[in-house]
Formats: sequence, C-alpha cells, structure tokens
Amino acid sequence: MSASNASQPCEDYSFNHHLLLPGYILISITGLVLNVLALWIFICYLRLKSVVMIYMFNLAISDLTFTLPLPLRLYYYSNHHWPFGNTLCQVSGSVFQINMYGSCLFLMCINLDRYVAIVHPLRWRHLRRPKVAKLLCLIVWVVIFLGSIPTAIVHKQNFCKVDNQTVYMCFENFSESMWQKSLFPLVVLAEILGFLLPLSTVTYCSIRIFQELCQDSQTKTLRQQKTIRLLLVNLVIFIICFVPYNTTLAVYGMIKAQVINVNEKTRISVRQVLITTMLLASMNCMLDPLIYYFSTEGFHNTLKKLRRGQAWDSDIGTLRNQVVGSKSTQDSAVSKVPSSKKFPAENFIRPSESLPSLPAAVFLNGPIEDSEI
Ligand SMILES: CCCCCCCC/C=C\CCCCCCCC(=O)OC[C@@H](O)COP(=O)(O)O
Repeated sequence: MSASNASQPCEDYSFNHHLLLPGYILISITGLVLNVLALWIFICYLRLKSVVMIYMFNLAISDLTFTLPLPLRLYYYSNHHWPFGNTLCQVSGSVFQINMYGSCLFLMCINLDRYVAIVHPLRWRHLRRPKVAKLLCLIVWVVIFLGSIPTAIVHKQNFCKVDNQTVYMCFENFSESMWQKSLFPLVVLAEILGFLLPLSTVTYCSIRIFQELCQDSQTKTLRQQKTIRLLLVNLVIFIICFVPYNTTLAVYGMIKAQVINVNEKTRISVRQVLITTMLLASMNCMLDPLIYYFSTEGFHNTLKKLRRGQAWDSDIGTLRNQVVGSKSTQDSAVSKVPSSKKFPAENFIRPSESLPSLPAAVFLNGPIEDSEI
C-alpha cells in the first residue's frame, strides 16, 4: 500500500467523522436518486432540446459524479480508517473537490444564458445556440479534468500510528509542507476560478435580469416568474453551499500556509467550521435538482405525469409534445403563434421577454430553440 512518506501525528478526527457520517448518508442517497431521476427525465422525455437543458444535464452529470464515490467516504468516516489504497483515495478526494467547482461553473452558465436571453436577446442571441452551449460545457469539463490532476496528486493517503497500529487516512491530515507547497496554491486557484468568478458572474447577471424584469411590467408572465424562481434558487444555492465553505477554506488555507498566525485552539475551531461547511457545500448535489423542478416546467410536468403513471401509457414522443404543448398554452401571447411546417410544435419558439413585438420576435428568433423554462 503506497502512502505519503512522512507519517503525520495522529490528530483526533473522530468528532468530525461522527458529524459527517449522517450528513453524507443523507447526501449520497438523496443526491444519487434525484440526479439519476433528473438525467433520466432529461434524456428520455425532454431530449435536451433547449440550451438551458444542456447546462442542466451537464450539472446533473457533475452532481452524479460527485455522489458516486461518497460510499467510500462513508466507510472511512464510520471506521476512521481508509483501507482502499492510495489510488482510490486520490480519485475520490479529487472527484469530490473538483465537482463542487464544476457545479459552480455550470450554475454560472445557466445564469449567463438567462442574462443573454433577457438582457441582450438580439445582440448576443448567437451565443444561445445549442452548439455554443455544448462547446461551453466541453470547456468546463476540460477545466474540471485538468484541475482534477493536481487535486488528485495532493490527495495522497497518509498514515499515523495509534497504539503501534498504522492508521491510513484520506481527505485530511495533510502534511504542513503539502499545505504550503501544493494545497494552498491550489486553494487560491480554485477560489478564484471555481468560486469568485462564478459568484461574481451569477450576482451581476441576477441583478441585471431583475432590473430588466422590473422595468418590463408590474404583472409577471408565467415565464418571467419561472426565470425569477430559477435565479432565486441559484442564488440560495450559492449562499448556502458555496459561500460559507469557500470563505472558511480560504481562511484555513491561510492558517495552514502560515499567511496568518493563530494558536492551535483557533486552528482546530476553524477546521471544525471547515468540516461543517464542507457538508453544506456537498448538499449542492441534492439542491441542484430543485432548479430543474421549480424552474423548468417541462421537467415539473413530466414528474407529475410520471407520478400519475401517465408516462407509461403514452409513447415518449407524445408525452414530450404534451409537456411542451401544455406550456405553450399557459405562457405568453407569443406561444399562441400557430405552429407551421417550418416551426413544428416540438421546436416551437420561445422569444425572449424583452423582444420588441410578436412578429419581429418570431422572425428574429427563427428556428433557434429557446430555453425550456
Ligand atoms: C473548476 C475550477 C478549477 C480549479 C482548479 C483547482 C482545483 C483545486 C480544487 C480543490 C483544491 C483542494 C482543496 C483541498 C482542501 C481540503 C479541504 C479539506 O478536505 O479539509 C479537511 C481538513 O481536515 C484538512 O485539514 P487538515 O490537513 O486535516 O488540517
């Protein structure tokens, strides 16, 4: 079994493990079920026809990838010992860290799409083509993959001795030199690229969209209400999951890299806060499906039909048309435009709220599929 060469002093992590165990049991079961269900609905019923759905689909894959290695983590927290070897320690540590930042980047893409659709519907509408969305997702996955390499390298298992017995540890008890030479620079990079960039983008886009929607009219169309719901869930996810963890991680990183000096008691307290906020950050994988449920009517309707058992009676295509069609009757006047051969029902047009007039909107948007929200 290979491990980090230097044996670290055995710190007592049992309090952390007792705190983390029930939390991660809940997160792994709920995250797995909700994300598998979400992917199944996206693939089988909604067919990724819209740009926002492409981002949501990738977000669900990222969240599912995050939950898959969690059972190993659960075993570790319940036994205070890592028996799975160095490679699995590196892979599961890296997948855990990197997918958290991947989720931030996909949430940012969803907000950017809404921003372009609502604030700059004409000038930047070419950015809302499915091809562009797929390219952006590919870029995010490449960044995730590249980031996962150094993250895996630093997540070597380490060991310490308790009563003359070797205890293998994973995800924690990193050496001082590891923190100073490798972990701290990685934390800085992750904070800037994986947290501050998405946070500032999401905040800016949300403010601009709210401004635009407030100017529009006093009474909100169903579609505007859904956009507001999406932005609010998105912001709440950032505030609950990512802000506390990344703030504490920055502070703990500075303590470990000796950028700031504190006594041992304070360091341990900050680490307890870090562990707790890490649990909050992990909850992201079970909160993201709320975005699909509350802000994507096609998703919501499909779930309702599945619950009533209708999905099994109707063929997939029919159901999809029902889902999409039912939306068109409820929404803005634009959706009442009759479908033609050129714009069949399942590709119907969802012009952005701030487009000038109905015929111009249909003409300008053309057959580009607008978002299914
Ligand atoms: C997609 C964005 C691209 C960013 C590229 C860089 C990716 C780097 C990702 C993550 C940086 C690694 C952060 C690992 C921080 C470990 C946090 C943690 O698990 O704390 C537990 C705590 O017990 C450790 O303290 P001790 O060593 O036990 O005291």
